[in-house]
Amino acid sequence: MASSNFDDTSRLFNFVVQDGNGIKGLVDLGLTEVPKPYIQPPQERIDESSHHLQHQPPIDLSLLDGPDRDRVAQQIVSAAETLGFFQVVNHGVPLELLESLKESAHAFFGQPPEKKAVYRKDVSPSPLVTYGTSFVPEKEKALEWKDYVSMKYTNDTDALQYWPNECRKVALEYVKTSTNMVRKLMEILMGHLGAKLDDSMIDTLIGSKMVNMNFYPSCPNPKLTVGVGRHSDMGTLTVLLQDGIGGLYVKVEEDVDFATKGEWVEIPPLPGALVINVGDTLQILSNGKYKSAEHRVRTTSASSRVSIPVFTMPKLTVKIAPLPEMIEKHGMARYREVVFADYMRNFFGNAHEGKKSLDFAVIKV
Ligand SMILES: O=C(O)CCC(=O)C(=O)O
Ligand SMILES: [Fe+2]
Repeated sequence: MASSNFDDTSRLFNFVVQDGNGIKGLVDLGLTEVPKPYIQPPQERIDESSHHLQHQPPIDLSLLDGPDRDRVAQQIVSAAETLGFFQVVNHGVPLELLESLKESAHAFFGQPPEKKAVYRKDVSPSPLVTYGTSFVPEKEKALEWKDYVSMKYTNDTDALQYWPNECRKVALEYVKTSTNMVRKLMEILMGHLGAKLDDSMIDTLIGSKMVNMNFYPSCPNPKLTVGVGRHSDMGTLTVLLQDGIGGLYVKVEEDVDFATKGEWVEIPPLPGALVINVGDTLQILSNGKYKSAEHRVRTTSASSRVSIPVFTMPKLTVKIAPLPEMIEKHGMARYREVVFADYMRNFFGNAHEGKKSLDFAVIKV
């Protein structure tokens, strides 16, 4: 039994974080109990039995090209204004690609620790690729039960040269096909706010992309841990592929006219579907009209889970601020102008704490 070797928290931290074994490395030693640094305070634990499933059917994006366009566009707008989360099918990302992505995530994380650890922050051969565990381990009161590899997209040549061999081709195709879809969604969402989306605005809003592969090993006691703690994503729109295990929850805000307001609902895995969620940047741009959704992930004892998000966001030098159309409509700006690089530095400088990331830009009244 491994845990007795890790009674000392700093030894455990070194093994998992510094040496790059990840939580997977620890679980592979044969854990039977959750080590102390992973035990969440009671208020952060996820009680599976008290949750509702989100029953909204997925939105069929192929209908955007036909006579039902307005109705489907309205579904997208309503979802962004309420839950900030929705699922899509016929999204243009090939179904075989979704399968290959999940397989390559398992292939990457199934490697021996030393193969993954080469991509640790500070030692990675490329600034585009980072392998790590939890979110910001140095700042967290309790660690998250997750390893990840993060791949920044600059151009195709760099991706094919620097991203890990096990996943570079599929991850690149995923970024490209999902970006096409995000563009269509943004046309609808920005159009509804009265802004016309031309190429320069697209470059401003989603000029930067990053694809992550998340790996959540099975956990001896899911009641005590979280896969990812409460947070919102910082970018514009996130596209997420989840496997069939389940465990992704979204908080319904209090001011939403839903029976489940104020509660956590589970976004169920649907074969062939992708999950879309609004990030902080889009909430700021829309002056709060679109909801950046607070979400979190449960662990499971049955098997490991993978998820693969593409984060679309502005480039680092872009200044983000509410659209003038929205300030006029609301009679006030709810957020100040921030340089995206500063927003990002603040986001990654703190442990997950719900939608607190937005405080960086909120104008307090
Ligand atoms: O694993 C999931 O379903 C969600 C992951 C997530 O929220 C994230 O990577 O930001
Ligand atoms: Fe997220």
